[in-house]
Amino acid sequence: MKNLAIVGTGYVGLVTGVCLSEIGHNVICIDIDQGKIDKLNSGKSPIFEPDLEELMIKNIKSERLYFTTDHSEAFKNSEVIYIAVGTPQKSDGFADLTSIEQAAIQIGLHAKRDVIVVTKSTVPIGTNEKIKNIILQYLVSDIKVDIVSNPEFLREGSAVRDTFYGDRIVIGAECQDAANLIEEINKPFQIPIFRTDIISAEMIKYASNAFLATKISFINEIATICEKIGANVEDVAIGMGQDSRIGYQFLKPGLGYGGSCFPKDTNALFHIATHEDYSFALLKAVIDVNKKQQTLLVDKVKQRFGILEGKKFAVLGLAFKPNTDDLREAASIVNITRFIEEGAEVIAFDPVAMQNAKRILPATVQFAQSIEEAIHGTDAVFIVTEWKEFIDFPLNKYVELMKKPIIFDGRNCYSIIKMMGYPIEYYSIGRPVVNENYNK
Ligand SMILES: NC(=O)c1ccc[n+]([C@@H]2O[C@H](COP(=O)([O-])OP(=O)(O)OC[C@H]3O[C@@H](n4cnc5c(N)ncnc54)[C@H](O)[C@@H]3O)[C@@H](O)[C@H]2O)c1
Ligand SMILES: O=c1ccn([C@@H]2O[C@H](COP(=O)(O)OP(=O)(O)O[C@H]3O[C@H](CO)[C@@H](O)[C@H](O)[C@H]3O)[C@@H](O)[C@H]2O)c(=O)[nH]1
Repeated sequence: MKNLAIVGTGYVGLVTGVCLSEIGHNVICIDIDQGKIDKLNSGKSPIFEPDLEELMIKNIKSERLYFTTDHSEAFKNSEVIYIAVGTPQKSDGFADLTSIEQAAIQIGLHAKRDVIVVTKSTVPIGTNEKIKNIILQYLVSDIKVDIVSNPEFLREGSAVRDTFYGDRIVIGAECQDAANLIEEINKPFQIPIFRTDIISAEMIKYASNAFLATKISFINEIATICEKIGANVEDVAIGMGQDSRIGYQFLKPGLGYGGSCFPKDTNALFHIATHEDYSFALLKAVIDVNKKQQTLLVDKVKQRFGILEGKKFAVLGLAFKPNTDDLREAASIVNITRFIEEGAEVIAFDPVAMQNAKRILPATVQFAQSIEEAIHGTDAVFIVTEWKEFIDFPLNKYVELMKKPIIFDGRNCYSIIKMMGYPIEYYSIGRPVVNENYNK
């Protein structure tokens, strides 16, 4: 059992803190956001994430998990300090390292014993060295500081599961004693550990996200060609995925990738390459394809209706993916904004993300309390996130409740064969249109 501190209680900090306490460590999580810490101390998770709150309460009760805003209290007994603060995208495309630098300064000022600083945040190549230099510059106590890069691979919506059953844990370090200790801390997870140097570990994180984003943009391009030639992209993806060298995962076509990671990390890697005088042409194409893909349904609906002015649209799904309340870079934002710009009225529904959506979406968007209320009397329904609630929704309800049943499904929630049994005009991604112009 080790005494650990985690700086930042966002997705990564909180999930890491909860899971490390669950495997027996004493964990103290720090955030500068007093509201967040108050909420956490009252046993409430600030994010919607399956299994997280229950596990968090359990470990608070076992007195292995604490939350504070006080860096000095958190660092005084910690053998290891994890940095899990945000690294958002700046307007120039590079990662904003302000929070990382602040965290490093606070470690320098408040660490009181020999410490290993572990970077969980996704950071540009060379940042761990910068972190070490900042800590040493601000160091008050006479202590030894080692740095370890330990990038995080969890996904929102399955973050706890990913932490316990991940494919690998990457540990990048110069000092092998420090790497040994981080390996020991993670042993109870029983996940394969890959050890490397710091710079390679930093690159593994960006390269992994860029590769997954490439798979998504690739299948989305294939989907567009499938629509033109009359093929079904889902069958194409299955036939491709059966080749174990390709694999099934991340070949789901849709409205492109959103979220707090792929968009910013692909941009950051592109800018890292440019900074090194290398034009990463493949990644540039991945990014451009994704931008176009996110608003594909706007193109489809304009083709169907001509002008959108005066139309009433229901948007089902606001989170960037199911099982999260996160709207960062969600396709819902660009689509809804475009619909409103084109003069349409929008009524939206999401099973968990509506509170966050109300802060982000244009003020004229109306919010429904149920799928039924959202689709009632609308000219078209847009499915933007593949929540189970939408997949399980009875198709005859669209027929009953809509003005004329027309669905634009950005996540291929329904089977084409099943849809053929209903008088619904159905447009999806990379698959044949069902009942085209049926309601015209
Ligand atoms: N969200 C994910 O699914 C995910 C997965 C893997 C890696 N990552 C990476 O992990 C990092 C964190 O991502 P996130 O989504 O958890 O971030 P986030 O923005 O949701 O949360 C960051 C938290 O850090 C706090 N913070 C900022 N400066 C601080 C300081 N000096 N001291 C204490 N707290 C401070 C903020 O108040 C905030 O609560 C990013 O680099 C991200 O790219 C994210
Ligand atoms: O076949 C697919 C898979 C995903 N997506 C989209 O891609 C985005 C990202 O999805 P996902 O990867 O499941 O969620 P994230 O929580 O963003 O996780 C990614 O980003 C994290 C932050 O770096 C990493 O830790 C994870 O390994 C990586 O999967 C979402 O908009 C999905 O809709 C698709 O369109 N098709």
